[in-house]
Amino acid sequence: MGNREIIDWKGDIVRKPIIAGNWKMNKTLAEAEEFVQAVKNNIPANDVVDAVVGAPNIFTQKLVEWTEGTDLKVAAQNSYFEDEGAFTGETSPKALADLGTDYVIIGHSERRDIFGETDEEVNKKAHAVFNHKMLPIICVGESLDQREAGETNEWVSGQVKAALEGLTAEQVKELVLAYEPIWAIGTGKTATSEQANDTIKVIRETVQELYDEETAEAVRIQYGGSVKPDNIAELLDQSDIDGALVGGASLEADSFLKLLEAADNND
Ligand SMILES: O=C(CO)COP(=O)(O)O
Repeated sequence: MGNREIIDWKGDIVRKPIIAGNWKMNKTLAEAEEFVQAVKNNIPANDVVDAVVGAPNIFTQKLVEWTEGTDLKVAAQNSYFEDEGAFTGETSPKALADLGTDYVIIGHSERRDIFGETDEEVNKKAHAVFNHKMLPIICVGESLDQREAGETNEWVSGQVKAALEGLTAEQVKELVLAYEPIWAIGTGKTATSEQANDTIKVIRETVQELYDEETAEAVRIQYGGSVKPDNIAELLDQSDIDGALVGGASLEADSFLKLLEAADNND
């Protein structure tokens, strides 16, 4: 049994939930330290849930130091796809790996919309992250206009195909996909748990089409968009939702711990 699986109460092997905080561009170094000190010894063991904090990249080195020997994993919020060179202001995946970074969030809708990241770049970044033995958390999701026009499934499935291009089945089993409908991010509007689950099923079917059933059953797919301690349990109860990528509710230690607790209690 790999690191991404657990045995449930019925004795079946199931996907282990993964809860990742995405702090976005928030917190000072002192605030980041206060958070880590408050949570690092209070998180459930990583054989029941994977707990990840995605801090701004300037704090990554400190986060790795502070969390050493604990079950809290560290994610960067972005990486470039080249290892080094004349790319002013970018972050090297080689340097992130050297610091001890575990995961890299790739293709967040804010990166795509505000910074113009393309599907092709997201794919190159996914390869770069794997080349340095880290794991990507690859985000996909539709806008409100696309949802209302009935284009969600086709759009999200296209993003998944483009992001995974050239990755092996073994790599896809290890990475994490995050379905984040853009209209639910930071708006307080959560997709209903059924809506989220339906789109996540489409993502899983896309993985099956591209690879095989075993890969589709293994890959963990998170939901993101206004996840809070009071709605996470319902989301995690759904058949295909394997965790959450959380913005606002991951900023406070108490709230982050409640999200982990909900995942710990879910089976
Ligand atoms: O974008 C998100 C996580 O990556 C979701 O943000 P919120 O949880 O603040 O809606």
